[in-house]
Formats: sequence, structure tokens, C-alpha cells
Amino acid sequence: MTRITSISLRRVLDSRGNPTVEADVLTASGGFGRAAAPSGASTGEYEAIELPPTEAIAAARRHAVPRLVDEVHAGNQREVDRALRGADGTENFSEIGANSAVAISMAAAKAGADVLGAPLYQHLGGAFRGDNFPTPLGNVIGGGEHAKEATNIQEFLAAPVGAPSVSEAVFANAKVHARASEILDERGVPAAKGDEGAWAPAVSDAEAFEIMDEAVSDVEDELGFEIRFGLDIAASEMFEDGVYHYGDETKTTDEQIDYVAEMVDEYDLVYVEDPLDENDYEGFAELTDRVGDRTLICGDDLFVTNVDRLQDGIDVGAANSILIKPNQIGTLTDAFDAVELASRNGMDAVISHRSGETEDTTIAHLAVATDAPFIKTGTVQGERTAKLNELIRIADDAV
Ligand SMILES: C=C(OP(=O)(O)O)C(=O)O
Ligand SMILES: [Mg+2]
Repeated sequence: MTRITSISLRRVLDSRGNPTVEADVLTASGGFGRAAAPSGASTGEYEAIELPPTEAIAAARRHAVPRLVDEVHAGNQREVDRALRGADGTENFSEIGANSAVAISMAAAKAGADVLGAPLYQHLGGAFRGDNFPTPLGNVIGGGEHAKEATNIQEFLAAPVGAPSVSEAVFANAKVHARASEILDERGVPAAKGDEGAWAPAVSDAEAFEIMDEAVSDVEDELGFEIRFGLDIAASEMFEDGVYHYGDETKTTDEQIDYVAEMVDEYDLVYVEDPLDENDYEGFAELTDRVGDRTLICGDDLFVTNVDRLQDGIDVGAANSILIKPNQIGTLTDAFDAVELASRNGMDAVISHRSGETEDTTIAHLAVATDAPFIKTGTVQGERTAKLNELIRIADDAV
């Protein structure tokens, strides 16, 4: 029933105005799935390879489509993803591009769900999923690779951990985003927006901490449930010549660990992603040892959704959570394997968007299917609200 009968690939626009790969998958019984690849700006050194979309599409048509059409079943995700890996033949999808691979992998999952008449999260996660919902981590203030002349730290993320429902959490983040804008106005600081819709003011990191703290407290008081915040430091982007660069200032690794540990305690941070360089497993382990009992230390560029890198991290105690971005590794199967390895080792798996996105909503379903404690998918802006609104629909049983 779910035998794949056709795959179409095309270039569509992403949120930065760049082309990306979109895939349509059709099955023998009329099942249909469509998905598009996202794209990172602060990419990890060890991510699977994103090819220019025209090349990725041509290579996938030549190598992958013949191995999939009439050969595999969209309902059998491992079969689909094994065929994609076989067609590519490299470790990092450098032949067909992780962008083509992930678009086909996700479109096949949707086609499989369509045949079953089930929501994607149920197809991916089973009948026992859908009672728990991830807390959205909302990017409110940011800079780094996502905006020029703004904070050094890439993302300041609101985390409405006490929200009674996913819908109230989503609206709480939007209120924190709006309140941050008012505080910036009060301080006379103009702010454009970065790639993910976060405010990108020309303020120091110290001032951004203060603004975030105030915005979160104000909205917490107004709504009456706990809201905390977290960070994506994206430290690999700051690391050069053995030190971390904060504008004109630098920090050694020991100073960086002390700084992050101090911020965790001063601001009661609930989440810290990539506090250290992507090659510094030891530094991650030291920081996790110091503050991992009271916050999530999450590896994004560190693990790149890759089970081998995750296993290396588990072996030395680096981080207590992993960020899952399907396009970092190329298929849903690989992403699920990373989630499973993490959870078998007592680590949380946080599902994430990329800074370049489309209206695709797969990650909302993935977060529910994997019982993720958090999903990182922005706060406002159409390509971000697409996922947040889908979460609201999933909770409402309206997908
Ligand atoms: C979402 C992120 O940014 P990008 O997609 O640019 O890697 C991130 O670093 O977590
Ligand atoms: Mg990151």
C-alpha cells in the first residue's frame, strides 16, 4: 500500500530567500507527502553536507530516485532511509546532499502517515504518543551568526516551563518577545530582527541578560506560571586561536566555563546549548559536572545529531542533552537513532529548527513523537509560527 511510485524534487524559497530542496513522495494507494530541507548558518564542522540545491536535486534524481521508486515502502522508514544511504554511498551524504536526503526522508514519512490516515507524530511515535507536549524554547534576543552588530551569544531563549498547555506556552513566548521590544524601546535601543525573528539589538551580552530577565519576570507575573530562560551560545563560532572572542575581549576555556557556570546560577538558566567549542568534549564534561544537576547542557555543533559523536560524549560525560536537527545527519532514521541512544543514557533530546526554514512542520510532529522535553523553533515569523501553530493543532487533535 505504501510502495513509493513517484518522487518529485524542486527548488523552493527558504526564509532567508535562498533556494532549498522540496520533495513530493507519492505511494501506490495515493498517499502523498511533501517536505522541504531547512538550512543552518552557524553550522557544525561535522554536519552532513548540504549541496547547492540544483546539484543536490540532480544527484538525487540520478542516484536515489531509481532506488526508491517501485522499490521501497514509504511506511517503512528504515527501508526508505537505508535506500537513501545506499544511493549516496558516503558517510556524510556528500553525493546526493543531506538537503535532498532529508527532504525525501521526511516526505516519505508524511506519505506513509497519509496512507494510514494517521497524524505524522502517531506514525512516527506510535499510539501512545500525543499526551505530553514539548516546551517551546522561544528565541527572543540574539546575534552571533544570525544577525550583524548584535549580541555575541547567538540566542537568548524564553522557556515557559510552568505553562499548563502548549498553547499557553506558545503565547507566553510571544509575550516575552513583545515585552523585550518594549524594554528595548524604554532604553532607547533600536533593534532589527535576526534570521529567526529574534530582536537583534546592538547591546552587550550583559545587557541582553538583564533585558531577558526583566521580560521573562514581567510576563511570568502577568500570566502566573513559571517562565525561565536559556541560551544557545554557539561557542564554536566564537572560538579562534584557542580562545573565545566576545567583541574585543577574549576568554580562555577555563574563563568560559566559569562565566557560563556563573550565568547559570545568576539567572537560573534552564538550558545552555553549545557553551564550548565543538571539539572540546573535556570542557563540556567539566561544565556538565559543575552545573548539570540544575540545567541542561545541550550539544548541537558538538554532536550534530550523530550517534558516533554522541557516544564519544556519553563516554566522557560531555553534556546531558543533545539537539536533534534531522538535516545535520540526513535522515529521520538517523535522527531517531540519536534520540534513542540519548534516552537510553539518561540524556534529553531537544528537537530543533534551523535558522533557514520553510513552512514545513515536520519537527513539530517529531518533537511529539519522541516525547521531547523542549522544541526550539523560534517565537514569531511565519516559518517559525508554522511549527508552533502545528503544535497547537496536534494538542487540539486537529491535524
Ligand atoms: C538553529 C541554530 O542555528 P543554525 O540553524 O544557523 O545552525 C542553532 O545553532 O541551534
Ligand atoms: Mg545551536
